[in-house]
Amino acid sequence: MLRLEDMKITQGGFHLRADFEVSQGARVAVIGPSGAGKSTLLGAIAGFVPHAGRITWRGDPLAKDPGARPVSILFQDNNLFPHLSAAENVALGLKPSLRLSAPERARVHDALARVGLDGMGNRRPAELSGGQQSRVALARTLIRARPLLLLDEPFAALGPALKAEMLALVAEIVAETGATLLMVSHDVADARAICDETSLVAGGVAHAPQPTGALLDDPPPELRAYLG
Ligand SMILES: Nc1ncnc2c1ncn2[C@@H]1O[C@H](COP(=O)(O)OP(=O)(O)OP(=O)(O)O)[C@@H](O)[C@H]1O
Repeated sequence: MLRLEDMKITQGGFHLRADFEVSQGARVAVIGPSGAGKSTLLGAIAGFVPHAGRITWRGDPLAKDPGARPVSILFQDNNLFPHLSAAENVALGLKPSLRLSAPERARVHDALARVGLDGMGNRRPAELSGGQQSRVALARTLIRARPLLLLDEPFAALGPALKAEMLALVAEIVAETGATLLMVSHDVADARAICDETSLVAGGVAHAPQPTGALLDDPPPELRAYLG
């Protein structure tokens, strides 16, 4: 279980509070107005954003070092390196030096195959479509095999069909690995598609996750205002 205990974040004049739990294996959408603090919340869990209070995973406080946290995070722009091949971009998730052993190379191969990019490991990002680039970035988070997967609007730039495909792939992968998912999205259809629970971030508070259907069918005033 992931617990945010009396967490408080201050960035200049911006404040965000959170005090809730996420069950292991849950799939939680994080929705709310622009600037409400969704990315900041994920950043705090990943270790990039300082905060007061505690974040624990399975009862233990998270390490200070982001790299030592049980977390993989994927952002919208994918952060692929243009001069590296798809396989090398994935390998960065394992070893920044890219000096891989044979078993590690096999893991890169498997991760690429898992996202449907078998045989494309030698291509550079510019030789891949937008959807394929998203798959490379997803493979890089997969290879880290961390139990908490944080996605920050990763597929926002994709067309509807490709996005649906990627969401389905994420749902399959978290089901296979048992990972706990927190996914920021501006599209509530994404929440309905793959997240059983949804956390609303608004008015300086990241609220405890609620069942997605019930929350979206009968939204509280802050969510109603956001949904328009
Ligand atoms: N380094 C920083 N210093 C000061 N304020 C910051 C910093 N980073 C972000 N902020 C502010 O923190 C608030 C939350 O930003 P955040 O990016 O988390 O919002 P968001 O809900 O993810 O927005 P969006 O949906 O537009 O991506 C914003 O008001 C932003 O201006």
